[in-house]
Amino acid sequence: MTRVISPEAETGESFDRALRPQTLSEFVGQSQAKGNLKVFIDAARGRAEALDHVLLFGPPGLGKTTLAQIVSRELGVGFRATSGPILAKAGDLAAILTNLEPRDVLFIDEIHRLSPQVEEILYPAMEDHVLDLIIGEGPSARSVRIDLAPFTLVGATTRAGLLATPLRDRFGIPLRLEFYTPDELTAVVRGTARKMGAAIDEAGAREIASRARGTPRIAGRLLRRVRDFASAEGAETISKLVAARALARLEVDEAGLDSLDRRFLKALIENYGGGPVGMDTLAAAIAEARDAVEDVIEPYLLQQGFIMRTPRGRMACAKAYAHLGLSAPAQPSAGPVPSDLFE
Ligand SMILES: Nc1ncnc2c1ncn2[C@@H]1O[C@H](COP(=O)(O)OP(=O)(O)OP(=O)(O)O)[C@@H](O)[C@H]1O
Ligand SMILES: [Mg+2]
Repeated sequence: MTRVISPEAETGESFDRALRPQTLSEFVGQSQAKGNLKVFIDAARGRAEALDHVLLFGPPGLGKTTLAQIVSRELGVGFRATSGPILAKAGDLAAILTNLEPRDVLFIDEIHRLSPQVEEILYPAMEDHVLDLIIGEGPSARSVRIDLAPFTLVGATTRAGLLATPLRDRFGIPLRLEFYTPDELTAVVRGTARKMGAAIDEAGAREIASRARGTPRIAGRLLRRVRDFASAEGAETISKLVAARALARLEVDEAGLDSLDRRFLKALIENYGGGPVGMDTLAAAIAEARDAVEDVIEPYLLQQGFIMRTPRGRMACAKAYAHLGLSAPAQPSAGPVPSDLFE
């Protein structure tokens, strides 16, 4: 899926490393997660102990990787990063663990994609700071136990639900990241523009923020594209008008939805009478992978009340009909169901 408003990272976005917030106080929003982290970081630093293991979960592009780096910086310790799919064998993780300095942060992205063999050696490492390895094969095989430096595992996942319970239980500090409010995203846009050296006024920043699906990564990406349009136009400052014009050309509408979101809603309403319909069916209807739809398209549409989940599948809400300029059926075919049934 290549979309301007895809919350997933694109290759070539590495230059934005310099734009990432470096400290907790520079990190906009997520006040609950940030507040808790600050308390635990201060306490760990005060006792010169490793911070308890942290699990960051939430939709892509909300700042999980950024926060993980900030944690190590605030603790004043080293940072090692890897990811679930990269760690194929137990030995891959063992090599990383044995090289950690005391109190280092080990960041494992996409931690829901660890192989069972790797998970198995991770448990004692997290709990008791030891590594249980089998050396050799057959009758001569023996197990050795290696002591590790105390370390902090920071795991990140878009799908906390896919984490094995024993793994999830070993994180003392689970933190859920939420979509950002328009005010918070406006601050993100202004901060990023300042670092990029792009001139933007408050209304221009707000225009971009309001269409960025509550996601800083999308806000940053929209800002870069809008800035290109602005310089092509010869505009010195990104104003509301300049931003709105550029965003229209990028096919991002006022709600921050792009053509893929609209295709999803249209399929739901026009092909399936507004639902309820299963996610597999819907994903197939728009020719996208179910995982991608669940990770990238659905969370924001749910959060904004365009769609809802019911035991029998996804349903379109009145807001979706209104957004597409369609009239909603008088009688919905199933009532809403409290969302906590699905947590
Ligand atoms: N609170 C914030 N303030 C300013 N910029 C932010 C904030 N959170 C994230 N960003 C920016 O948004 C981009 C995406 O952040 P990040 O890579 O940390 O997201 P992520 O949650 O790890 O995404 P993924 O699930 O795809 O790995 C980065 O460029 C980062 O600089
Ligand atoms: Mg990340």
